[in-house]
Amino acid sequence: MPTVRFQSGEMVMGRWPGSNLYYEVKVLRFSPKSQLYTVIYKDGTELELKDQDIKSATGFRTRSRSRSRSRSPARRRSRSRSPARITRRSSSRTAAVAAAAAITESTPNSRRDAKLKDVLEVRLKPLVGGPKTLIIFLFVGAYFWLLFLPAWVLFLLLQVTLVDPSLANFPPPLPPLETLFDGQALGIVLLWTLFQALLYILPVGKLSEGMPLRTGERLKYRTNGFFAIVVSAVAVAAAVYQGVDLTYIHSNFLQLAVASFLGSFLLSVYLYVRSRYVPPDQLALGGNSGNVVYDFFKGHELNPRIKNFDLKFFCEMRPGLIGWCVINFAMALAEMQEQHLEAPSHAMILVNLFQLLYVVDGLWNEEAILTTMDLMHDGFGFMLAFGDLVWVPFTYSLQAYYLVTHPNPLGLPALIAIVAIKLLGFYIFRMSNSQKNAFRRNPSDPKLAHLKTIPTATGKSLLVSGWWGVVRHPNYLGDLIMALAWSLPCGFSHLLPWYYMIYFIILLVHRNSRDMSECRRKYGSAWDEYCQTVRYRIIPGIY
Ligand SMILES: NC(=O)C1=CN([C@@H]2O[C@H](COP(=O)(O)OP(=O)(O)OC[C@H]3O[C@@H](n4cnc5c(N)ncnc54)[C@H](OP(=O)(O)O)[C@@H]3O)[C@@H](O)[C@H]2O)C=CC1
Ligand SMILES: CC(C)=CCC[C@@H](C)[C@H]1CC=C2C3=C(CC[C@@]21C)[C@@]1(C)CC[C@H](O)C(C)(C)[C@@H]1CC3
Repeated sequence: MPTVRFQSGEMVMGRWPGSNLYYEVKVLRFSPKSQLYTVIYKDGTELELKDQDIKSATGFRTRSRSRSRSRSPARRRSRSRSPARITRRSSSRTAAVAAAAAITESTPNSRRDAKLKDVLEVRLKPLVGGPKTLIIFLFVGAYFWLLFLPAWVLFLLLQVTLVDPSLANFPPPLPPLETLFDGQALGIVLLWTLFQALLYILPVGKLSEGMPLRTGERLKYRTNGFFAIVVSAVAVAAAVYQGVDLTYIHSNFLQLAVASFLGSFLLSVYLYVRSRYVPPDQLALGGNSGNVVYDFFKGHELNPRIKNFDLKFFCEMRPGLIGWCVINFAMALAEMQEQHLEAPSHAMILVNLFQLLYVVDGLWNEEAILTTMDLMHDGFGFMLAFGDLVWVPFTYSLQAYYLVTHPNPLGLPALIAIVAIKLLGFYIFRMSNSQKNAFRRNPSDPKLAHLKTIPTATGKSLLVSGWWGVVRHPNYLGDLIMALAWSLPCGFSHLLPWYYMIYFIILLVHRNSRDMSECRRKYGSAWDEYCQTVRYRIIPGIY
């Protein structure tokens, strides 16, 4: 029978999962069944830790003489401002390894107190109002978003059918409830999802490795998204050639959205139920609050899989994303029908091509998604399932839907300017995402040898020059510029086609601050140093 080394209420040092950083935590309880301690961090985060990830505060010492010297608070402060602290890549790995080794338990202990203080310096930022306020806020938030998000999609889809989709026409007339559900639409959504699932499991294309998990394991993903969109395009073209009327999508948009919503809801229920039975090391950090609604919404399991079929990866990259392009194409056909055109309008062609490029690029570089926040850190629950299967296909296609009945002729100068904006955004977006992805996959890549980095205590480094030295999220900047180019073809008569741009600013500002606090937790003072060097978050000189 293993002994329980730590008692409830005891203050100990808990390792932050996936890193070598130890924080002061309070033991809440021990579960004899799972052999895990539930501990609470200073910011109110509760985690379950294994026995080997907990050290008694008194036995917490350092091994590294030099590191301990250089990280004394005064020294650290001066170092962090010094440019010498930022290393060229050739030396950064050694520094990172040293840093990683430094913050461990062990050896003689004359420097113990200093070290403890030093490590605690990378402490979690205390939350204003304390954990209880935060928890209530989060729970209420989950209830709110759970109801608000579907209602908002319904609102947008009703607005876009209006001749004058302005806020003055609020609320839009609601069709009879029984017309919202349609068996045929449900069948089409199911067939489409199964078709995408079939393409996903075909043994075609590369097997890519994900980032190391907390257990050190690396999952394999079939990254054949480009193949999937090419086959889908051929299948759709063949269907149209055979006389299938794709404008059905335009005339039954609401029914298709409702069917997708039902699918995403059932999937989320399944995800929640199965998350209750998986071992703790497969759970996401967060989403395990014990509150059913919050956990259902946020997602509990990090990488839910049925054998090798990764549900999160599949949903994020396939049915919704490729479906979005099919919807756009259907809108182009609907526009020709409605406005008696022989070819789609210039505005419609731009919107279709721009968004197609975005999706094809995402699928071509599918491996890069494995280093994004959603794949690495977030649990899979209603928020992402709904986002992937309903939000993306049915709200990202609103510009194309809008153009079906709201023509906006474009002159040549406008066309050229819009294309230039799109290309600029795309260039920034692609280059920055590829640079980070290449660096995370192989920090010793010779192509990146010219870049400066900051070592962190986790062993990973942060890029501090190149794209990631311009702003802290150059990929968001490129994405926002592209979003501008998607709205411009629709003109300025209504706010609705600008909805994506507005939503995207909010989403990315929020993601940016979420990511900042996550990185602050992971990297501590190295992150502060990065932020001091790279001062702006998304827009150079402005934000
Ligand atoms: N169209 C849409 O609806 C959406 C599009 N996107 C796009 O998806 C892409 C991915 O976005 P997202 O997942 O939010 O975030 P990022 O791809 O920017 O990933 C953030 C992570 O990158 C790592 N990182 C941060 N700074 C550095 C640095 N200086 N050097 C090295 N690594 C660093 C950190 O992870 P770690 O250190 O752990 O590796 C951090 O957590 C973006 O291009 C975004 O625009 C995102 C959301 C919605
Ligand atoms: C309001 C709500 C329900 C939010 C959920 C957010 C999701 C819609 C987005 C979170 C991250 C996303 C990404 C893409 C689509 C939107 C979601 C799922 C993405 C797949 C689009 C294509 C890009 O090339 C991308 C692969 C970089 C991108 C990754 C993030």
